[in-house]
Amino acid sequence: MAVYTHLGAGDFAALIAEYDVGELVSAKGIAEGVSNSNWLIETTGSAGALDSNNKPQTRFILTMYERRIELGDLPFFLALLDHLSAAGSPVPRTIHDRSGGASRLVDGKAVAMIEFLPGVSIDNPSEAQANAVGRALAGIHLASADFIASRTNDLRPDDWKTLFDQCGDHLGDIDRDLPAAVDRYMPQFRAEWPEHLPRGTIHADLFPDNVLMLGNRVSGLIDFYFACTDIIAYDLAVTHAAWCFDKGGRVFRPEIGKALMAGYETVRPLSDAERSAMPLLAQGAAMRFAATRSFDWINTPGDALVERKDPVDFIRRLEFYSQNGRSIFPSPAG
Ligand SMILES: Nc1ncnc2c1ncn2[C@@H]1O[C@H](COP(=O)(O)OP(=O)(O)O)[C@@H](O)[C@H]1O
Ligand SMILES: N[C@@H](CCOP(=O)(O)O)C(=O)O
Repeated sequence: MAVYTHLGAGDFAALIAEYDVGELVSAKGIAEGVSNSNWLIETTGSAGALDSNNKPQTRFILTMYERRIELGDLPFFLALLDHLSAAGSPVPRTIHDRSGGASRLVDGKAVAMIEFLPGVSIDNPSEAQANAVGRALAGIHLASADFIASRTNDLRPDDWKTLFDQCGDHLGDIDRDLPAAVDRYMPQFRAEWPEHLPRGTIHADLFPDNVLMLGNRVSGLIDFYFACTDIIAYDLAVTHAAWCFDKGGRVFRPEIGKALMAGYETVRPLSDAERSAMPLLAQGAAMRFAATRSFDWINTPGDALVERKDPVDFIRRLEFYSQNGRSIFPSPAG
């Protein structure tokens, strides 16, 4: 579920009246998602909000920011959406209100309206789809090269360590082998993290549920609420870790990995230094999600209507990269 806050018909009508998008037709809560409340809004449309075909836009996503988002970061996220969509990336633009604001407050909570994009999330990608995802990711890396705003990544190796430390003795309650895996792998990230690699604006959470597809085409990249300024190749490593395994992280799909990498490098070839660092970056990407999932596992109330995600799934991926990283990501010399 992802509707944490109840808004009534009057609330929606009053809010929509602040935008030049026509009259409210419907507002439906969206079940997917974890962090925020989302509604699909339909309106009668207006010349004030035109789609890419110059037709009045009638469908929007209304997001109310509920958790894990610093409100001070919201201008960065929303400006990034506008920058990327203006550059032609398949990213929803924000709909500004009548006074030009990209976000507003409703009962003390920030809300924003963004363009609805068509498409569905893919659970089990084909090679063609993985290739398209790689191209789309490289596309936003190139398109954000002249995006001047920046945001520090608050989920870097030291932060993963802090999250694990905050789990304390409960880490072993999730899985008895988890504390040993953390102790074994964590030091290398803090000692060897490749800070020298090219940096830029990254999505940092490009999981299948954050990509919308129509057939083999990426029609939408969404959920930029972990976006930040960090190592560009790390974003590719996150995407690789998220897309190239079966659901439990037990089976690696080599053909999907190859297609993703090939798609990415068609648009933005990796440097030798980036390629050499991929095995470590991929292990780090897996550790990052094991860290947030462990923290959330322990800190999500039992009665919360949110699906808890398994950290061990990502420890398996980490172990796989530790053993096979060099063959999956051959070093420049071959
Ligand atoms: N621009 C959009 N166009 C179409 N659907 C969207 C859009 N943004 C979000 N959604 C839908 O809302 C769901 C939750 O959005 P998301 O940003 O991933 O929320 P959360 O941050 O809570 O995970 C997505 O899975 C998708 O179904
Ligand atoms: N992708 C993360 C969870 C973040 O949730 P999102 O719905 O905001 O993408 C994970 O799988 O651990």
